[in-house]
Amino acid sequence: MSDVTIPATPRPAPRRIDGGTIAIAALLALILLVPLLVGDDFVFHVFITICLYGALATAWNIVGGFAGQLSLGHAIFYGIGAYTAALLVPLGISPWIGMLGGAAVSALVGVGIGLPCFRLRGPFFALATIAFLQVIRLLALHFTGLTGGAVGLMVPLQTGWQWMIFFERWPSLLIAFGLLALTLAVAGYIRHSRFGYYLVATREREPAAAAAGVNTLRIRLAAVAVSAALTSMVGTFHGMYLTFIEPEAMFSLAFSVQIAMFALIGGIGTVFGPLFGTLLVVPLTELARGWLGASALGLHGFVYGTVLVLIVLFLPDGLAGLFRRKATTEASDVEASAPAATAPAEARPARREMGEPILVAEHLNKRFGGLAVTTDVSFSLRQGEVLGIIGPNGAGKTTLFNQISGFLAPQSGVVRVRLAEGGFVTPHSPHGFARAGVGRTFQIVQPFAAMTVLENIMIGAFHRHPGRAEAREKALETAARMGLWAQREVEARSLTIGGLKRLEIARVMAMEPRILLLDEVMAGLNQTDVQRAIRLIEQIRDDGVSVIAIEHVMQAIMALSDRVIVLNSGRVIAEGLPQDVVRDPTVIEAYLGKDFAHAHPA
Ligand SMILES: Nc1ncnc2c1ncn2[C@@H]1O[C@H](COP(=O)(O)OP(=O)(O)OP(=O)(O)O)[C@@H](O)[C@H]1O
Repeated sequence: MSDVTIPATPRPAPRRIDGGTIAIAALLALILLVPLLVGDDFVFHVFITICLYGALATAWNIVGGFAGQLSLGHAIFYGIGAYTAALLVPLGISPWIGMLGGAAVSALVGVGIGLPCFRLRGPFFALATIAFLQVIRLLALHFTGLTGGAVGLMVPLQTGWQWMIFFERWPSLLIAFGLLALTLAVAGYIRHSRFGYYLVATREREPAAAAAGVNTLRIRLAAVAVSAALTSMVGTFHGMYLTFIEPEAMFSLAFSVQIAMFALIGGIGTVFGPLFGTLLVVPLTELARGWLGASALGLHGFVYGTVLVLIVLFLPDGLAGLFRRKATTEASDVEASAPAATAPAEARPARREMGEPILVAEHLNKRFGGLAVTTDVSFSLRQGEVLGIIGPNGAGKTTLFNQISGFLAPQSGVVRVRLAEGGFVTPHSPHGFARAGVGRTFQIVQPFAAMTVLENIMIGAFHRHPGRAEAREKALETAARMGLWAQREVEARSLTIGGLKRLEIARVMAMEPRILLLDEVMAGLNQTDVQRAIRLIEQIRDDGVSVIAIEHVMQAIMALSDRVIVLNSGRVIAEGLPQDVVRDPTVIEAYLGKDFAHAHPA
């Protein structure tokens, strides 16, 4: 870690409209204008389909891309939107109202399905969403009185804006385009807000996101609610556009897969990728159908498959990857030339006096099956103190950390944290501990690999600075303090191990914690980096943060710790000043065995 260098205050460049924004605006204008200018029914149909599928894929991408949850059941919400409006129209209720009602029902259903499913990972999540889709399709087929069953429902043919059905094509294009613009606006807003950053962080490294104060389940549920509502709105309009709906088509697995494929082809996780995918595949399919007629039944599957294989082979980030690669080479919106001027070494404030206990662990017991990993562990950390935790491999140090940061619940015992405003709380989750002022690092570094160094630090900064601009400012300041200024715009995955360790600390420090838990931050560092890390932690301590550090590097423990506790086989076997603890025969025996301890009495 470099000596603290404070760069000149970063100056955000004045906001200017970049080439990408102009290109997107031009693309959207073309989508609207081409059919209006050509005036051909088939062209209208293709562009209305592009708008609808583009909107569906964009809405799917909020869950599938930003949150990284591969939903293959999104047709549920599309079908709910279509049926809600179609059932209300005969009662004289406009589909515009049905659209809102369907969106609300879909959001609720999405949350209901998400609650159990978000506990599942990878293919199990995808399979569960398929299972829910099949159940809902079967229910729709079964309740014939409501849905018309396999026979389907004809939407009463009342035309005009109020009923969303038109003789001409252009009003349908306007509505479809409006839905596309709405979903793009919502997706864009989400992606660039704290919510979007949290979703991506949760997708990349759920434990690290939780440690940064993110309630990972809640933000995923929020994502599915928004995505389901938007999908449902498109479903309402599509139902009206088709004027006929039936369960097999509305709750179709193939349709769900198709929506996901557009996003995958275009580039999941980006705002405009799903639209790019739709723009490539829909015209191809429609043209092939137009040319080959009835002989092309099922051809769309072949087209999607071929395009997907080519994209996976040649553009693993999807079509949007082409633009992103170009964009990353362009100037960032912070002046890259901001010099890293070395600040004069500031006189550090004298060590604070150690105050009242700020974190108290009482009688913590944790077993994994038959293995007692922590047994009756009690200790307290005082305000301004650096407490070292040492012990041989497998002693239970990380398990103890997990209990005092909410990642593991002890079988018995309690952890209490004193709040800034006084009074103790007993948090029960990682984000609960984060809210109480506890920040932690991980033994195995947990960078959000697809994000830049600055964005990684912003995830921590959002904890106390919900606005993007303020979080960015805090992150820039933290990057400078932690010696990561030069690397702030590079992707986290390209950092060295020393850089990753610094990033781990920077992300936590951006949360402005009062208690910092460091899990072997010196492991794997060379001697120079260890020295730098020691200076950095001293500085953090002098800023008033209380620290608990698990460490095997004794040089660091001796230099930093005010007090050390030693764990062995899950029990505290010694506690005291570092120089006393390392001479303690019980400690020497725990590390080096009985024979050594007896041969070299302290
Ligand atoms: N989730 C788990 N399930 C079962 N056993 C576990 C689990 N996590 C840890 N253990 C076991 O608990 C014991 C303590 O592990 P822990 O990681 O807490 O030790 P540690 O002191 O941090 O070790 P190290 O210094 O090597 O990191 C080990 O025997 C480990 O194998």
